Amino acid sequence: MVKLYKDDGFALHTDLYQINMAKTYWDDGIHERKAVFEVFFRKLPFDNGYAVYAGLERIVEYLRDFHFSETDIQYLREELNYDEEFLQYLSEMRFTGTVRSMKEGEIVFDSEPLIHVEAPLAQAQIIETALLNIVNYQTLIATKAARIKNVVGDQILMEFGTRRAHEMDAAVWGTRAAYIGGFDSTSNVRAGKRFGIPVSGTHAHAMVQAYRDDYTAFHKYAESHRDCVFLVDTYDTLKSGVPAAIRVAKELGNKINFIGIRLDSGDMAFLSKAARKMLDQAGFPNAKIVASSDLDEYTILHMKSQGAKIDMWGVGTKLITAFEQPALGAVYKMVSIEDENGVMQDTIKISSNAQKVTTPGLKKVYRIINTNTNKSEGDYIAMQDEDPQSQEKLKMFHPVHTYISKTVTDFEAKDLQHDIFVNGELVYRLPELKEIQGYTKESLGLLWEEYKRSLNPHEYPVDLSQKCWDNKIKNIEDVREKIAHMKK
Ligand SMILES: Nc1ncnc2c1ncn2[C@@H]1O[C@H](COP(=O)(O)OP(=O)(O)OP(=O)(O)O)[C@@H](O)[C@H]1O
Ligand SMILES: O=P(O)(O)OC[C@H]1O[C@H](OP(=O)(O)OP(=O)(O)O)[C@H](O)[C@@H]1O
Ligand SMILES: O=C(O)c1cccnc1
Repeated sequence: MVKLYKDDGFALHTDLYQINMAKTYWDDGIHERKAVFEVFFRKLPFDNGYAVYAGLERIVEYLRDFHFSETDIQYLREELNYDEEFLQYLSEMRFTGTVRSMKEGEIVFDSEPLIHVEAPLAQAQIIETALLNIVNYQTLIATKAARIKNVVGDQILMEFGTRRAHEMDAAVWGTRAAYIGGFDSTSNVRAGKRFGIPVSGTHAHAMVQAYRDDYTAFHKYAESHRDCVFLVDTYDTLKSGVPAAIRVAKELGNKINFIGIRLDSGDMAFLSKAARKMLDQAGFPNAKIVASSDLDEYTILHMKSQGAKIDMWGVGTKLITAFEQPALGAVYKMVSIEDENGVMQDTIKISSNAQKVTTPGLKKVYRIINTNTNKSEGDYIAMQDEDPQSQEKLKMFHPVHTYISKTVTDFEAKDLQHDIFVNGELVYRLPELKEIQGYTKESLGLLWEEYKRSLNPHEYPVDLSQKCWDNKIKNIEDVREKIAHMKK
């Protein structure tokens, strides 16, 4: 029989192999050696030109509260047979490392470090799984949301995905990510309470079915609510739904705030145009038309191109499940490790695929903003001891196809990473969610339109400094040499 424990903490929200590696480090006495890992992804999701980074707030909560509970230790002892000394070490483990991260809502790109973790080796290893779990999902949803926002412009976007999300956590953290990406509200009341996201909603077909006809249902709803959006497609949108909505709006007059109607099926471009005419003719030119049902950036764009008269969009399934791309694919790679003499040594992971070779060493990421245009020239990854701002001319070149290069002169080098934890202490003020959403908008403003279009966007440059590139090549050569001299 499965034993039930009284609590369920997050320290065990890791892959077993992390704890097993920690055990090896502990037995060997190298568990406290300083290790540096970076979180990054190799390919932008949805073939988009950028991604929106989300997940930092949950990472902060996770690291701040990190500890193995009594029952976690009990489970590790009874079910996985770790020895008492190691368990004692785990039970005292708290996060004591240093974390730098991009701000939530930052516009980010492939192959650049989003998070930099510097921590005792065993700790840095155990936290990998949760960090990736959080960043991969939230960044994916924030990016999908930004793609949809890009298509709707200033129109209102409502998040409707909870019922189809991949379980409860995904619903609430997903809707938070959607808000960061540009959504205006959520239908999830818990997310409203938890994060302060504005909540909004209409009513379902069930209510119309319960009253058996549109008019009665809308009238009853209007008697008990001031703000009214009537769902008009339960039986027949143009013959029954819209006329019933108009009749109730006229009858109730100022007693209600007739916001408008919602369409949820059929040819919504056609229906919205017809409904618009009916509402205008009835004296409700300000009534809004909401659309929902399997929407995403493609259907919305298509409907707009047909001249659909839709003012507000309710988007669920395809947003919250990141419909056409199930995962972001962010990874956590070691870039440096302390040796037996206390000296940091760069490490590299080699691959036959040039894009998959990691970039070793302690690095920083800068956004190179042209001060004449106030647009970004690209991102620039430099070694920690470099200061690109001090250079008069900055040479930027493609990290794989190095012949593609440019020289930038009037620029601001904006350091994209911020101190979050320093030696285990939280030093970062978590911004309000609204502020994060605003930051996304502001960061998008730095990008030329060419990088923002949803279809075939231009590739944004993410370049390495010369020093960073030389260091990478040296590390590759060192590994090759070591292998060449290996004993057979
Ligand atoms: N004018 C339009 N142009 C492009 N796509 C549209 C248009 N109108 C509706 N759609 C989309 O087409 C799909 C239609 O879905 P589907 O045929 O499954 O049924 P439905 O009309 O929603 O009806 P029901 O919900 O009753 O099954 C939805 O994804 C919807 O967003
Ligand atoms: O299609 P999505 O983008 O996920 O948007 C949410 C959908 O959820 C509701 O339908 P559902 O069939 O669950 O219930 P309802 O029609 O009874 O409201 C709503 O009417 C939308 O169609
Ligand atoms: O409020 C709505 O209209 C709504 C909420 C969740 C899912 N579908 C629609």
